[in-house]
Amino acid sequence: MSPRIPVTLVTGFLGAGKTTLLAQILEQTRQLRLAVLVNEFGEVSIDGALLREHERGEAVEIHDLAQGLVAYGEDSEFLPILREIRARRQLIDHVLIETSGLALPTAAMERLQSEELAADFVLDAVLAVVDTPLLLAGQLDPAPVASGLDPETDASVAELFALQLENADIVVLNKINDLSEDELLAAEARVRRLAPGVRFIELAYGARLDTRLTLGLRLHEAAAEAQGHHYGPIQNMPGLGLRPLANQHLLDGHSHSGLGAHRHGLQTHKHFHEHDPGWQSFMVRCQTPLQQVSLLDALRQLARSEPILRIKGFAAIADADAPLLVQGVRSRIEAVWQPGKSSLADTRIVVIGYHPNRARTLAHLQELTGHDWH
Ligand SMILES: Nc1nc2c(ncn2[C@@H]2O[C@H](COP(=O)(O)OP(=O)(O)OP(=O)(O)O)[C@@H](O)[C@H]2O)c(=O)[nH]1
Repeated sequence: MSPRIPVTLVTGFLGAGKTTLLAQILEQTRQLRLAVLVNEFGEVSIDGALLREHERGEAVEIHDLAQGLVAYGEDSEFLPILREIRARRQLIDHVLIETSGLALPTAAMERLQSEELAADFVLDAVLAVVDTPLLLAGQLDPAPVASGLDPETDASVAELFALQLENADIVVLNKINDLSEDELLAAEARVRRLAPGVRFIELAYGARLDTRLTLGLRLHEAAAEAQGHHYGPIQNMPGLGLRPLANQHLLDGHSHSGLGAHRHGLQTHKHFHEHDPGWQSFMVRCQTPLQQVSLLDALRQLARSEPILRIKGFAAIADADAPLLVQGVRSRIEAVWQPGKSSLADTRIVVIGYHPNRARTLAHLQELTGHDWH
């Protein structure tokens, strides 16, 4: 019998850096043939388009799953894609699944353990990517510190964040380039407090992880096959010396347990945005070329005046010969040119928020950019 295909689930709140991390993994992991399933909340696939740039002949294939419902009841795409991968199992070494920022990994975990898939796929690890500066600012906490958002939004963010951490084997502290050692220690302590069951905490500078700490960990295989097995100390983890944790003492690999193998309480969750329908996304479009500065200013102001937590899309900028990728996490808006791609006829931006108001958003963009939006 062929060995089961390992599957890594990458979860994390909106904008934590999941796609960037996956893109780095695709660049670094030249020796493995990878299938990537990307799932995002919103009408247009931005993440899939970005990852597709890293497709490598037959070595990396990207599958877009629509509408943020990976492996949930309504998702009719997950099983067919995995069946198709199974049919080509000699050609694929590892599957990576990016869940939407509003999803929990539990539905995919459960499907992988179903009778239909368990003989061919094995969960390798569940990673939760964290926006560490936001964590340190207390804005992902159950009692958030002055986030500028309304308390209902903060509570929903905190609930989802806690559930994502709870289901993670590995928490990846991302966006840490500008953080001090003390801040990293504080972030680790905060994760430990919020999610004592997490097995490993890893540091990602600029969304880069040592792939030996990421892929092929077989954490769930061990759990399934060695009932009650105690995991070895973290010092046994491959390649650990290459990127030491800020405080290995705190994170000795089985400090979470004494409970033996870690087991997730698998159950079919409603998708989070159904459970909490306040989360909504819509697309806004503008058919005339825009000025970069006024667009970015307008988006920054928009993210301050509306309960919008994520903005992403491609903009058509006047006199530019390439599209501008626009990315916003809360009010931090960034833009990167996409050289090599043909310029666009229109601007399409996906907005995700907690009870965001479409009419107000359009009016705001219209007023600040001087162009019609619809
Ligand atoms: N400074 C900094 N920015 C980062 C880092 N990782 C990601 N980003 C930025 O954060 C923004 C969101 O990154 P994504 O990788 O799209 O985040 P995501 O988790 O896939 O987002 P969703 O799929 O919308 O939930 C982008 O503007 C990235 O460039 C990092 O390590 N440092």
